[in-house]
Amino acid sequence: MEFAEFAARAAEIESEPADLETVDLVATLCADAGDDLGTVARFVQGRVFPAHDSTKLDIGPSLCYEALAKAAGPNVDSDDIERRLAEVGEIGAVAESLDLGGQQGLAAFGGGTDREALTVSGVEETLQALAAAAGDGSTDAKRDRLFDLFNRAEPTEARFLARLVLGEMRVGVGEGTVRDAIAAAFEVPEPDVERALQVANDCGLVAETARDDGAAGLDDIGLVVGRPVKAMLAQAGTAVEALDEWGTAAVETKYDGARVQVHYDGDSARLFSRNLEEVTEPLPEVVEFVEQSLSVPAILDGEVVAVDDDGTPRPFQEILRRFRRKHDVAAAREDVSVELYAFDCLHVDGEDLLDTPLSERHDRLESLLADGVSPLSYADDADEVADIEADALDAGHEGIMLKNPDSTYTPGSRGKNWLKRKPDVETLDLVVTGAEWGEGRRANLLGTFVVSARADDGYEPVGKVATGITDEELERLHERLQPHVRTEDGTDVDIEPAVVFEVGYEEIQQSPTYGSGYALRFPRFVGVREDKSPSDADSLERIDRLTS
Ligand SMILES: Nc1ncnc2c1ncn2[C@@H]1O[C@H](COP(=O)(O)OP(=O)(O)OP(=O)(O)O)[C@@H](O)[C@H]1O
Repeated sequence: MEFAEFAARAAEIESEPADLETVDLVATLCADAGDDLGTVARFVQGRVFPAHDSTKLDIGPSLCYEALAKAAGPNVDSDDIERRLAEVGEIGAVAESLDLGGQQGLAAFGGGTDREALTVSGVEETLQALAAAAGDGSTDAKRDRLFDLFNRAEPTEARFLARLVLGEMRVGVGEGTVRDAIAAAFEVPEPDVERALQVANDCGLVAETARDDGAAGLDDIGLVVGRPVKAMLAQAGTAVEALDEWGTAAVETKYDGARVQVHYDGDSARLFSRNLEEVTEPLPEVVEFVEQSLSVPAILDGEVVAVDDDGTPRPFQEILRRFRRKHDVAAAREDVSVELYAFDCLHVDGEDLLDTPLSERHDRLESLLADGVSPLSYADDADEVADIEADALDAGHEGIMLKNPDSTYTPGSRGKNWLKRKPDVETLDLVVTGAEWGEGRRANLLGTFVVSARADDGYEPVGKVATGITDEELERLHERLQPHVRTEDGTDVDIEPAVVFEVGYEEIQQSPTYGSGYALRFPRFVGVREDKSPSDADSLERIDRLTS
């Protein structure tokens, strides 16, 4: 498929306000995509890589602006792009408005004056090559490749190319739309598509399988060791709710660490974070433990916790520091020890266990691992639950998890089968979408951070965080956020959604000031949730629930 065709369809999808019609348009796009079906199913959601693949393009806004400016000719520079962005508010519209291709004769592709049309597969190949560029000179190589693409792009193509590379597709197509569209386009049942998406974690593969092999093919899609799935998540809940609903609750310690999915292929282990990023290298002791303990291929789910020499849990931020550590891992390992508490088992030696009840999955886990399994107790009255909770808190853990013993493992869903009970005051995980420059001795650093909740289409601010941050932390935050700065206007800075803060607060108030309708009272910085991406941040819906 030519990229121009994809862009025209994307424009049509974007301008369609009704959900059902959007599904129809995406279904038709899938049906017409031919050999490019997998790529198109990802691109229309703004994905270049499958969801299980954490490869990043690593193109920040400024690199994209530079490439655009270069393709727009000598009279345009990055500052012009930023200025236009401040005016129109969206990079796609800016790219579309530029007169690109002015340096056609200098382009690496074609070389002549005829414009060589972009294709979906060509764009994908270029973006893959761009993501693979590493080491010295890789920034220049990325800029050049991006310039080549923009230089060959017609206005509508440029609009969606810019959005795609910056991860801001925003045509109103989420995972649910793609699921429904695949089902409609290839006449397969929606639940089968849904299950296949959970297991494969790649809408491109699922779309191709639905088209080529129908529902039977979808059912054959299984877990693959080395291909992470999304983590099953929990809702806040109480013992009474759990017991009323299930009669007996499986009760487990809630560890204050970071989620990790263990993939062991029978020889070596790989570890993935909750964001599905590979964290094998930063956690060698977990890898060693798994490789020594397991004897058959398996996929396990668990929490990695930082501990003292006597096994007492250490603060959550310490485990995140280990997750981020790329260099001197051995030194970091000396400073902070980590331990794995495995609590679930998704696959053992060729057998998928997603549809097996939790109680059986836990038995399988215990038969696989002699140590390192999180103990699971069964309780049928609230006093028993309270005793288990008191023990967990005494041991320095965060609280307890209540799980439905009969429940299946549903990747990526935050259902009612896992309830978390934490006695502490709730915090919110919010996305940084803006900042203000500091004052006085902090004048060279970003000082106040605008934090936003996830909304249906984008992010809505709920407050500004300036307290709870030490000087040292502020410097780190500045460095962390600087590459994501989109535009500046006086002291106000617009930041692309990339970093998630955990934010404490005293109260949530109704607010006419913010588009979200809410404002946090006395918001305070608790930490950066390096293990979360913006799509995992708390939603406005959650805030609605907290305030109702
Ligand atoms: N025994 C356990 N079983 C399942 N999850 C556990 C357990 N102990 C700790 N956890 C952690 O608790 C998280 C479940 O809470 P939730 O799904 O709401 O994630 P969260 O938003 O990170 O919550 P929180 O910020 O409260 O940790 C899991 O993602 C996991 O990392």
